Amino acid sequence: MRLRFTKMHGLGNDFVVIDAVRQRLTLNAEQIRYLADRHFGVGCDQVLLVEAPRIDGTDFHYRIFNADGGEVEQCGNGARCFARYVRDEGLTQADQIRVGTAAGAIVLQVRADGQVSVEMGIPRFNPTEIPLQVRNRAPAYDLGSGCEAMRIGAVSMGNPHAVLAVGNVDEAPVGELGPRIERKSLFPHGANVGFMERRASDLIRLRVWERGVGETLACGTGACAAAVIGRLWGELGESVQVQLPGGTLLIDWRGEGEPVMMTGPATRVFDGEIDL
Ligand SMILES: N[C@H](CCC[C@H](N)C(=O)O)C(=O)O
Repeated sequence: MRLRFTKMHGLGNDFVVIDAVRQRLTLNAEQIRYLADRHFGVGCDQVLLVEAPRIDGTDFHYRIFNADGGEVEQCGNGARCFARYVRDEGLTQADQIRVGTAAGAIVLQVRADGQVSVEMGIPRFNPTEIPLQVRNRAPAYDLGSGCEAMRIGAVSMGNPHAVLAVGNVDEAPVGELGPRIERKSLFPHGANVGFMERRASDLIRLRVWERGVGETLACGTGACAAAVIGRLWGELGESVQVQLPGGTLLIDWRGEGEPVMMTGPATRVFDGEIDL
């Protein structure tokens, strides 16, 4: 099968985006892993499918696959690229685009300045997605040696996130603790693991070990999760600049029961074709 794709990124979190509206296709886990492979395939953190709507009141359906081939519920940086893609491809002319995902509907707003704002939904704390034992607790829930002093919080943005407070993200044990927590039985479906350094009530630095990928240059849902946990710890305000290795996202959250708003760029790199 000859497959057309577009390479995009949100602050260096990179994607292979595929129009599954005008080219009918399904992809299995092996094909996803091939597309994501940085040596033998195209290379990306996630593969994103643009599909016809499945939920009433939405314009499109949005499916997300990690580089390991697993399908997941949500991807924030990918949502901004989704909006850029469907506009560039003429699949819509709207500025506001309602998109269905496995985690429910989200609203994408294409801004005059070229950035995209996404209403990412209401943060969730239910035990089927995250372990209540680590809900916004301090001191740390026992994650084993090396992190006794760390505080940990957990929240779902449709996908599960652990957030650890660190003094300096540059020295955070991302590669060592990230995979341990990602796969810890504590999280029923695995977890993305954020390492957050608070600089001010409106500024954090963040690195994220992503479930199914590893450390990425940016993580949109991770930025939302860190801002929510920091706010629940009483350390962050309503509007937070989240500095990630790939760049900065703006996260706004009015508080519990309210949706999280994420604003940032979406970049198209090149179009390509590949035989699957
Ligand atoms: N690795 C994540 C999915 C991608 C999230 C990230 N790329 C974002 O921008 O939110 C997970 O397994 O839940």
